Amino acid sequence: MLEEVEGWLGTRSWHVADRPLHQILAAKRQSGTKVSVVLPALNEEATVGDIVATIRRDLVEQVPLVDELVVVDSASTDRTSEVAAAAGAKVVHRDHILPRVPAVRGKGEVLWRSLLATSGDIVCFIDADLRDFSSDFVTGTVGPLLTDPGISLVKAMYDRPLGTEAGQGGRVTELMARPLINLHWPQLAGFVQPLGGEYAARRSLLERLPFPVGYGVELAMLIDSLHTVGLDALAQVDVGVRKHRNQDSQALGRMAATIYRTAQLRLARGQMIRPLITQFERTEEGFAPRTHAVDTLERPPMAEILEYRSREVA
Ligand SMILES: O=c1ccn([C@@H]2O[C@H](COP(=O)(O)OP(=O)(O)O[C@H]3O[C@H](CO)[C@@H](O)[C@H](O)[C@H]3O)[C@@H](O)[C@H]2O)c(=O)[nH]1
Ligand SMILES: O=C(O)[C@H](O)COP(=O)(O)O
Repeated sequence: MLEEVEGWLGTRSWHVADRPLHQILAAKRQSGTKVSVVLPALNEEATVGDIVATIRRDLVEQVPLVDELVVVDSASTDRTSEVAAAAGAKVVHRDHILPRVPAVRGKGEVLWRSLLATSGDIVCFIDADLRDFSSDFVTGTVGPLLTDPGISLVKAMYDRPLGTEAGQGGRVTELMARPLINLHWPQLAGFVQPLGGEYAARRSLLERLPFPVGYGVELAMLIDSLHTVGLDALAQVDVGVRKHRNQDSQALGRMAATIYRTAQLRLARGQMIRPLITQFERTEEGFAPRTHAVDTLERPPMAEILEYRSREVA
């Protein structure tokens, strides 16, 4: 482990109990910060209702921590929307957010769109397939953002059982994400649950990041946040145990491929989201830096362009 990571674990890795609710509520009152909670949901009628009801009861009705509770429906074919609305969430269908840009399949797509459907200064994402949900997932991740102005992104960490086996969950995390992170982004090696779907961030950071449309979104967010705000602005909080609906190994293989591809793109691209070149010009005051964007846009092969193909047919 890098020395920097050892230091980070000592100063940026907390437990939900480290910030009592009254302390984070006082910080929220003082700063006037607004908090949005977003649940991305694709066919989650079995679990979304309990999660929404728990957050509503604990953090909207009992105390004023959450200002906006939104379920973004990722084109579900079950009763996800009805169940979420009945439990007290505002429900928005992904196709109704930014209709000018047709939506594609994937979790990252709905997280990206959710930024347009919410207005909080802090946005907290919570998966909609969690079982035995506790509102500690929200208070734990939102707390440091309210109390510590230097923090920009907070991931939840937890034990992950697989069925009845303690500690065996998170198969893609252990077999794909953790090895990739340790080998290529060792500064991020202190994250216990880098792929976890429960985290909170400042809108001012989220709005500057690109979002892969699928399951690459969490790895991308960590890497791109590291290179945007630095390791010291990232943190993690222990919130206990997380149980969720486990996908089968073929589905996880597809998820792993997406995550690998997300890493590949970032390795090829280097650290900068938008690469820049700084050159120097001699002036009367000395060497003055001048920064320019580097061209990276690539047009797709012309054979993929509809107008070109129809011209060939004509
Ligand atoms: O097209 C999709 C796919 C998923 N989801 C929702 O996203 C959440 C997480 O999806 P899930 O299929 O349960 O992911 P996991 O198998 O649990 O994958 C883990 O690893 C992924 C990759 O980092 C993360 O995106 C997940 O949050 C994390 O729980 C759930 O609420 C889904 O309903 C969508 O909204 N749209
Ligand atoms: O985060 C992960 O690694 C995947 O969601 C798989 O988790 P599971 O092995 O607990 O189903």
